[in-house]
Amino acid sequence: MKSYKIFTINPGSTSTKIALFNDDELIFSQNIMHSTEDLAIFSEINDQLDYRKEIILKVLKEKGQTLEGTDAFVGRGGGFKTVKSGVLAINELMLKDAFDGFAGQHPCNLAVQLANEFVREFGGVAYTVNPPVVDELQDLARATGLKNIYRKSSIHALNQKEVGIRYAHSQDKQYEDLNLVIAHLGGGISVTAHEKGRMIDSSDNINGDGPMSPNRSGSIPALSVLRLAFSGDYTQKELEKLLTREAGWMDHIGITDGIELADRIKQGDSYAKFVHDALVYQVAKNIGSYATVLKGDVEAIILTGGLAYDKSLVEQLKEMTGYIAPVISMPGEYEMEALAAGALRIFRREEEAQEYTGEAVWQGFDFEEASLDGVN
Ligand SMILES: Nc1ncnc2c1ncn2[C@@H]1O[C@H](COP(=O)(O)OP(=O)(O)O)[C@@H](O)[C@H]1O
Ligand SMILES: CCCC(=O)OP(=O)(O)O
Repeated sequence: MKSYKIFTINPGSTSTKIALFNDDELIFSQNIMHSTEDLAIFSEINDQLDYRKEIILKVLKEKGQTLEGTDAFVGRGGGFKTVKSGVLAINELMLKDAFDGFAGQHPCNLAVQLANEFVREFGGVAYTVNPPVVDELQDLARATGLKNIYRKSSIHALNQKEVGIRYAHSQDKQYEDLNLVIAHLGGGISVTAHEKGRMIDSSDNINGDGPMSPNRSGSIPALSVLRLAFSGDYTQKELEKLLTREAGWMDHIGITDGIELADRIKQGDSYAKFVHDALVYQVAKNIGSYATVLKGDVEAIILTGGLAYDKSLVEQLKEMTGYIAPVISMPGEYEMEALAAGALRIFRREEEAQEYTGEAVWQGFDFEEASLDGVN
């Protein structure tokens, strides 16, 4: 059977993760960390494209790896209109919507653009798998208290589905048979109610919902944000950047690195301890609310993402939410393996790649005239 060379690309808010596979066998991987200073010079997310591309090529060269002969470039995706879960072929329309940041501005918007750049240079095909804009929300989850503003689906879908599948298999069960609350705790944080394989409600971590994260504000009372917006101190772009890239731990104490935060706490920094515990507290409250969405019928609460390496954070969350269901820690992410596996399913004809049409999964309710601006 022919084997396939697959390169996976995962630009996050604090890192660019890359991995090279021969079929599903990992050949090489690297988590390229970006300091706050490195990224601060880019006023727009799209301005980071060349920087992230060059750094990927530099690391590959240093490690003696080449992208020649790659069959598929698979980017984590994001930024475009909502889609069903699965593998999608990257096309011009998707590239345009990702560039425009239809779903908000986040480095994951660069993933499909980077995959496309590499295909142009080295050949092969470009895919994305379970991007953050996978939309499986139930109707009630979409509502806000304003008629033309709807909550959006913006989830670490790739990793959340993968850990859900792996957890289910560890219990000799199927993901599609379980109710789970999964919290991805990374640069961004999304907490999601998974009902029998569908992500029926989640915190929109790109557009200012859910818990604060190392670099995002999370939910803030609307009028406080309104006052900030009209204070004259910020342009719209500056305020968007503050809320989505420079808030959370970053705004409070100037760092996004969980390891450095833990060091500061060890050295007796009480402000560092306060913001650490505040983040944990907000995650716990979110877990409780998504358990309620599942009517308390929760098989397990799964903690994943880089912050789940922090043992004290995991212990605190166990103490606060363990009454709901067993709390399982699956630190880090399985995103690179999931991206490669997606491409492999297409090559082996086990799945068909979806075409991106630019038509959002959800088009609004038929009982009111929805502003499309707010729905997808
Ligand atoms: N051992 C650890 N202890 C505490 N925090 C950690 C550890 N390892 C990674 N982190 C933190 O996890 C966060 C990054 O998580 P990750 O899921 O890789 O995020 P992203 O993909 O958003 O960049 C950073 O704040 C990083 O410092
Ligand atoms: C769900 C959107 C992607 C995201 O938040 O990723 P990071 O945690 O890497 O910022």
